[in-house]
Amino acid sequence: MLRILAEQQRAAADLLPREVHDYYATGSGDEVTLGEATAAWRRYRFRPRIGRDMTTIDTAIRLFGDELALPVLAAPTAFHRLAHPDGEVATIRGVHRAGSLLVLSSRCSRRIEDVAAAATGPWWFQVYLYAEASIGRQVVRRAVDAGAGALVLTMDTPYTAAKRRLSGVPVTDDDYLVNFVEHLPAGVDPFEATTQDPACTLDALHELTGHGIPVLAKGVLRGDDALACLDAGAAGIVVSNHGGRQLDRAVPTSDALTEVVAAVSGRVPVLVDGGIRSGLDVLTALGLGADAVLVGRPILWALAADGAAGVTAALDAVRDDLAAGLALAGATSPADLPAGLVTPVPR
Ligand SMILES: Cc1cc2nc3c(=O)[nH]c(=O)nc-3n(C[C@H](O)[C@H](O)[C@H](O)COP(=O)(O)O)c2cc1C
Ligand SMILES: CCCCCCC(=O)C(=O)O
Repeated sequence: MLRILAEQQRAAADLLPREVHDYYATGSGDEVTLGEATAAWRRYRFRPRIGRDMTTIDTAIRLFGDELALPVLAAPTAFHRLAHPDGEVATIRGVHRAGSLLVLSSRCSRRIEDVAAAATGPWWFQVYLYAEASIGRQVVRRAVDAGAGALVLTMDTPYTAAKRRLSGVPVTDDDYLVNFVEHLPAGVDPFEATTQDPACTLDALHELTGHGIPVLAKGVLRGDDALACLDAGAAGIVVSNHGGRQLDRAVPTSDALTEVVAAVSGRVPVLVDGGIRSGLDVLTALGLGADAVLVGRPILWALAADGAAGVTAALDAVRDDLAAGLALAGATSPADLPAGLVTPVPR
């Protein structure tokens, strides 16, 4: 793990109330998948290329028409006001100062319009479906109207998995309901109405494509599912096991990435998250065929440790580490990676 990320994680552990720290840190079940996440990226080695001029390295990429300073996005994570009083408004400022992109969670703790007003770059909106479907539809409409550049439907969470370290999510009712309250039909229980809808189907994915912006499917761990999502209209795939917070013993995302990249065969961008903690982890993911990666918990720790400035510092450090890795691997940019850069360590 990069030193600054480890320092921010330690600082956050000191600053945050125990139950908030545990909500962010926990995985599901026995935390087998969580425990493997970072180590899985280290099961690969590089075959660097030599003999090229590495004077100038450019980590920038283009994704759905937007230029990002690095192929690293901030993953959708819930309730940033648990980490910082400004919540997602601080996060988006920090992310955009680093030239990155925030995927704003459906479970964000600031009004979507307030986060959008603080944006100085592109952002996407992550979608959950709720027991009361009309609420989700209205929230998505607001996100699109506020300027979301893409929708990311999270498909691995028909239910939120039990987490041993957690007795409940330590969020206030106001922060939990901030984007829902105006859409609650009369007489419904707000918390029941906004629990997960377990029927997050390919039809639901297809329905989202009607907004006229790209729709990505998040939580894909199989090649056949990736192809089914493309058939339903997905414009991108996010390989993810939800940071080890849904099905415990799900495969590491580095393993799934190889299968999904082969199945998708360049038709749409493939992104990946889970346990990515350094520029070399990013380089490994790119070498395995990802177009970009997302980081989850490091953004939360950075936000807790130092607000927007902490988020920028974390992403800048990953960008610098990636630039150094690219140069030593013999690539001037993510688009210039040599074929066969990454090879599994023989077991
Ligand atoms: C505290 C927390 C909250 C999360 N909330 C969401 C969410 O609201 N929507 C979603 O699609 N994924 C959510 N995720 C999963 C992340 O988007 C991402 O898949 C995962 O954190 C990546 O792993 P990493 O934390 O090891 O980088 C959450 C993860 C954490 C740790
Ligand atoms: C009832 C609150 C559920 C929040 C779900 C957010 C999430 O995806 C997570 O992993 O946490």
